[in-house]
Amino acid sequence: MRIAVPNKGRLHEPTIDLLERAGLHLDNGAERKLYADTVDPDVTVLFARAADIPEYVRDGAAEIGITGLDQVRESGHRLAELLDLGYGKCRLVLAAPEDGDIESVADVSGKVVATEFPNIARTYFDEQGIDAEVVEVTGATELTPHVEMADAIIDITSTGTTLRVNRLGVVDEVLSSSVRLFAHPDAVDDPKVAQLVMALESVLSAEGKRYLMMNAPREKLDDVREVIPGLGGPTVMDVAGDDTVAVHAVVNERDVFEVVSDLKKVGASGILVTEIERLVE
Ligand SMILES: Nc1ncnc2c1ncn2[C@@H]1O[C@H](COP(=O)(O)OP(=O)(O)OP(=O)(O)O)[C@@H](O)[C@H]1O
Ligand SMILES: O=P(O)(O)OC[C@H]1O[C@H](OP(=O)(O)OP(=O)(O)O)[C@H](O)[C@@H]1O
Ligand SMILES: [Mg+2]
Repeated sequence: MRIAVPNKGRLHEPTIDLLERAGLHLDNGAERKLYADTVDPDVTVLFARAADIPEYVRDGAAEIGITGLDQVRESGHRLAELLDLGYGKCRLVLAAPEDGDIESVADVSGKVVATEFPNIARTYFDEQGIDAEVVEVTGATELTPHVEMADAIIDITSTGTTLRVNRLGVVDEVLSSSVRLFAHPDAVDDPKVAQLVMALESVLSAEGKRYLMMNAPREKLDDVREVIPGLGGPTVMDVAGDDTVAVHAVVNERDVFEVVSDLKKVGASGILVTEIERLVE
């Protein structure tokens, strides 16, 4: 099985990191390699441009692709989306000069819109019944309204800094995007693909969770249970020849601060908080 992943840019590192955490360790090699073998002899990772990954998968050069939803939509290819991997979150928006006269999508009729996403832009305007001219650029889209090349743009925003700096305001949201795991439709039922999905899911499930271990007096067990919120009951183990039990539980990271002090209050001791690498549910 071949997995196409971004070869550079902001999506490269987090993607490699995720594969590593899922246990799919990449063979070290020279930087700028075009592909890498992994611990699994049946799995190879291909490094491609984020924008080209949908084409690799459609073509069958890779069974699996990891890239932004925006890129898959722009490609127009019908791929199966298997997982939302949660990073690379951004919005594709229609934006126009703050001091201009474009305040709604309708105001773009008869105007020029610059974008790196011409297919998404045309589909969007068609759906809205708006007749706008779409001009394709390959970067620095925010510049085009300032040099009278375009009246508005359709571009990516996340923190909003770039739009603000260029005195552009959001007129409408075109697409909400994040990085997804895509498969060729013919590969969806491949057991190897299912294995990868499960491994990645287990990493996503573990995010934001912590593992708590502690000792507690047996007669305080009900109090301990009450303190530990949700996420399935704790595991309780006898500590041989003692009136003490060992309690293990998974809790949300954001609850740890409160839970630990509450556990202390009801008599728990030796409380350990550890990270969870993977959680197979
Ligand atoms: N500012 C952003 N915040 C979050 N995600 C983004 C942002 N910009 C782009 N992305 C996501 O990353 C994908 C890749 O972006 P892009 O092709 O521009 O690469 P890059 O990481 O910016 O590197 P470069 O532009 O230098 O090639 C986009 O398709 C989008 O899904
Ligand atoms: O809302 P913000 O946080 O400011 O992010 C938005 C900017 O990020 C991306 O550019 P990038 O940094 O990838 O540069 P690029 O144009 O070279 O791709 C995107 O094209 C926007 O310009
Ligand atoms: Mg970019």
